[in-house]
Amino acid sequence: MIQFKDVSVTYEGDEGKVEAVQKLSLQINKGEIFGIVGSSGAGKSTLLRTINLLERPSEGRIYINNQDITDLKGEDLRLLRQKIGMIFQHFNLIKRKTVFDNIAFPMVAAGKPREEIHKRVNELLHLVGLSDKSNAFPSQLSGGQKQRVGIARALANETEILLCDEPTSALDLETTKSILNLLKEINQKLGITIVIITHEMDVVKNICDRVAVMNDGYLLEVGDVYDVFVNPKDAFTKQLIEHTFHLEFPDQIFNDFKGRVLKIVYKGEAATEPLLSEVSKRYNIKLNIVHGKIEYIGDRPVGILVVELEGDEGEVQSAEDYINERTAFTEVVLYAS
Ligand SMILES: Nc1ncnc2c1ncn2[C@@H]1O[C@H](COP(=O)(O)OP(=O)(O)OP(=O)(O)O)[C@@H](O)[C@H]1O
Repeated sequence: MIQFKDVSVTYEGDEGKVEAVQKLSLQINKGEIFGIVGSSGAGKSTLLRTINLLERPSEGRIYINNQDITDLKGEDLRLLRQKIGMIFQHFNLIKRKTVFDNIAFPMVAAGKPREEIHKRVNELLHLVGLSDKSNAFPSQLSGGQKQRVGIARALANETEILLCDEPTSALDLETTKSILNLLKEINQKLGITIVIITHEMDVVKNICDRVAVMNDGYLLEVGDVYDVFVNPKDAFTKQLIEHTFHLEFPDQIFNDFKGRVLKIVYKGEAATEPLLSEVSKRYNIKLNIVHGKIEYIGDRPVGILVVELEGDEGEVQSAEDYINERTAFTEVVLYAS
């Protein structure tokens, strides 16, 4: 539905050219929640902003519903932008306008009749749970409420695509959860395609269907969130998701290990017990389970185990290979000397 074909975006900076996005090709499907992650300066915002042509590609083409939008101007561009809503980290509400007028703003700009605006704004206020705040001003709202107004405003016209630029980065954990739930509800109820850029992998884990990982303007990998989390292809991606599994141990603990410590990631709730007892039987090693838990990516479980293998080097290696072949992802965390 949104297709990038060899898209590059170059800025003329003070110190010469900045290649913010480089030869990037990617497809975002209709109706999905698509995440774009990467380090600071990776080009995420730039890429997002090409979808409504706030930035224009210096090379390549962008298609929406098979229509080449790359060179749209004037009235055609205005009509395209009507279908694409956007929300921001700092909400970008108009301070002097009430909640009602903030939400009505894009419809007024599009020249919609008064009654239609009235009806639609009230529907949207209901959708985002702010019917009682219609006459409030932004300064009277909490961060989460401001973002709800931002979302309602972004949906005011016949929005097909919602672009979200770090929508929860300025919010606390609880509020983040409620905004993510709202975005999910909007996606499911209204079938709106959502593209979300974030540096929070938890956001991706919670609501995205697919994710693209960017670094230095390049696309490193793209895939189903579950697959990317369970089996990241790129070292950079691996590093990004590592923290979200909250598996950091105090250094102290590593001093106590005598054997090789493995982190094992497996799909589903499938018990690894049979696998581990099989390993103990087959190989002459001592196997200690250090840590184990189940995490959820969307609503699909992924199991994570940390085990220590002690014994003869050859046996330990064979046991590791055996485990590796039968799990989604196995990594040596520590080779004790
Ligand atoms: N208007 C601009 N003029 C010059 N350089 C720019 C401009 N906008 C962005 N850049 C540069 O382009 C690169 C990509 O920036 P971009 O904001 O797209 O990255 P990002 O991944 O969204 O980063 P962050 O997470 O920090 O917002 C950076 O090196 C940035 O400094």
